[in-house]
Amino acid sequence: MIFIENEGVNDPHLNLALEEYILRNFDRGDDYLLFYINEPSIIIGRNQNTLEEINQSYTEENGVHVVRRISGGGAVYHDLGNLNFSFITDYDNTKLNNFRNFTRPVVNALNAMGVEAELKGRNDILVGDKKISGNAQFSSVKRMLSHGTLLFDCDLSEVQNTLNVKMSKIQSKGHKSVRSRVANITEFLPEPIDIKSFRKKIIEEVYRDQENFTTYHLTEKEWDGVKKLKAEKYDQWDWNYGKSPKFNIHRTKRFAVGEIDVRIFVEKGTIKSLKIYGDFFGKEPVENIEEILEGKRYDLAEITQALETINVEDYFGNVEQPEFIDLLYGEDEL
Ligand SMILES: Nc1ncnc2c1ncn2[C@@H]1O[C@H](COP(=O)(O)OC(=O)CCCC[C@@H]2CCSS2)[C@@H](O)[C@H]1O
Repeated sequence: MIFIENEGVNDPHLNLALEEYILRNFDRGDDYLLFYINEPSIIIGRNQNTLEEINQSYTEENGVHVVRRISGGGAVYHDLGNLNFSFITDYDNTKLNNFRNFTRPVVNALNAMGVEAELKGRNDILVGDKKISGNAQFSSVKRMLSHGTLLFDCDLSEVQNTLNVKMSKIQSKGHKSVRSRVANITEFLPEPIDIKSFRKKIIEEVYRDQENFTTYHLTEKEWDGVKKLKAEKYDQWDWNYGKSPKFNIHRTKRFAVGEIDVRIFVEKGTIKSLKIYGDFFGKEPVENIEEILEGKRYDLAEITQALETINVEDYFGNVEQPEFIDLLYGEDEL
């Protein structure tokens, strides 16, 4: 097992690119262990509908990164108090969908520190009924990635704030996260330690039965490859938002002029079709609005910009632009 030293890198886009780079480029036959800590972020599962999982107005206002990962499962919140561990190994179908193997040293290390942690269900590590770690896997033909979070000393109120979505009536085939009661490991530690010493104890447990401990630092050329993957994939709206499974949204809002009802079909993050229903008193046909928005990203900035070319009052009578945008995209409970 080769340990990849990556301390001090807290950009989630870069850390996820690094993990995928190791999976795809490092030699078969060798196993790698990587740890990383991210700045405040939501890390979305491969098959999730991003907008369905996040509170987007909150993430935008508070600069919380939103990044999709390649492994399945639900959306989790990370900050500097959350330690991620990642094993990158040869493909082995007896170890795929079996989280016991990779979480064992972590659970053992926690137990040795006096924390009564155990793997429960398929992929959660719990203390009592509180979740302290979520785990996921990804496999290519030859290699696999098994990784998990460790809520060491996170701001748990942010888990609620960032993952709490109010957007109504989305129907999609996206994988839905399983909401859990979460807790920090520090609550259960008899002796206080810092996150660095905590990481060290897990490393010692992983290497307990191994002859030697090898640390690897990526070369400059390898970092260039990681940065390229970051720029082309993990920094891209197309990956983080656009890769969401297709979904339907149905929203209705009562205005002084009457009720307006919209049905939006979104595929690859883009509005494929949009229909507006209601009794309107405007002088322009609503089909124009439908036409303007079709093909645009289902994204607040893009919708707002597209609608700058028209005057909503011409279509609906007494309806203001922001109210209409809110109908299309707002996160209020309608
Ligand atoms: N950081 C963290 N750790 C554990 N559980 C969390 C966390 N943040 C939120 N949650 C809770 O888990 C559910 C989602 O659980 P669910 O089971 O749906 O998803 C997961 O656990 C995915 C784990 C992915 C691990 C990767 C490892 C490196 S990059 S991310 C969420 O609604 C919260 O209730």
